[in-house]
Amino acid sequence: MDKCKLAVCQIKVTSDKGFNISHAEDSVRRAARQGAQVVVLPEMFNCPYETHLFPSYAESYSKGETVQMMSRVADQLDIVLVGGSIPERDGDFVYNTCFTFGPRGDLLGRHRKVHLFDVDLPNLKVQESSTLGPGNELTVIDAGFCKIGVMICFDVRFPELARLLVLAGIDVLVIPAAFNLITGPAHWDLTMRARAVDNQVYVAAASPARDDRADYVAYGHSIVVDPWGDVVARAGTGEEIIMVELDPEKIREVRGRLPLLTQRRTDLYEIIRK
Ligand SMILES: NC(=O)CC(=O)C(=O)O
Repeated sequence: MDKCKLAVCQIKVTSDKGFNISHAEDSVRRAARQGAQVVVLPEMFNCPYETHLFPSYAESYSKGETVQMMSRVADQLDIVLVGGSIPERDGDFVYNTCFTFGPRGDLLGRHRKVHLFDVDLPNLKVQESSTLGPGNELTVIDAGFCKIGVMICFDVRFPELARLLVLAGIDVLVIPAAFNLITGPAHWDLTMRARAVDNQVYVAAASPARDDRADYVAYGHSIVVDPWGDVVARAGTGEEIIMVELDPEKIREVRGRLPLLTQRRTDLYEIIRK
């Protein structure tokens, strides 16, 4: 990895898809003006996070207005745009998908959320599998100046997935996500820092801004954690762009002092990709 600037855009999401798309574009443009080379959007940034709405907001890769905006903007701004996630239609299925575009507007990668958020929490029951299908691929994006692993929200709770991405050589784990007011205070910082410390990589997680009137209230507090586990940037709950410089020397230093990856006992255990 070369040194590079990464921005996370914490933006509000409304029920107006057209507004959400142009609002996201404005935010990405602001981040690029501030010098970002990699810009990250939140989970479901063009659609309220309500499972029953996903099919009606969904778009296909070939015809989607959100997808077209992301490709055009990445090209015009000469950036890598990790496009949060959107409901993606493919045949009979809808997926929670992150499209990443490169500086020529080319598609660098597509991650479909692998672990669907099916949970029964106090006052919060979510069943993503009622309208979504699961992804079946690991996503590593080679952006030239850095290697990015993508996971979406609930995926972060499965450390095996992060470890496999790290073994594939990523420098930064990018996680569009929308924790809520129950799991956010309990687990947001903890899981993001844990994945960084376990794997000695940068972790950047992008949340929507909090909207207390929404059916599903996102936690906010988008965060970037360094390979030592220190929080190097953290948003509040409103709209905000946070920006950090990713430094390969920091990864080398932490791994040199605490060589966790080379001290694994692969004669005793192993995580394998099937
Ligand atoms: N929304 C999610 O996918 C996950 C989440 O909110 C959590 O893990 O907590």
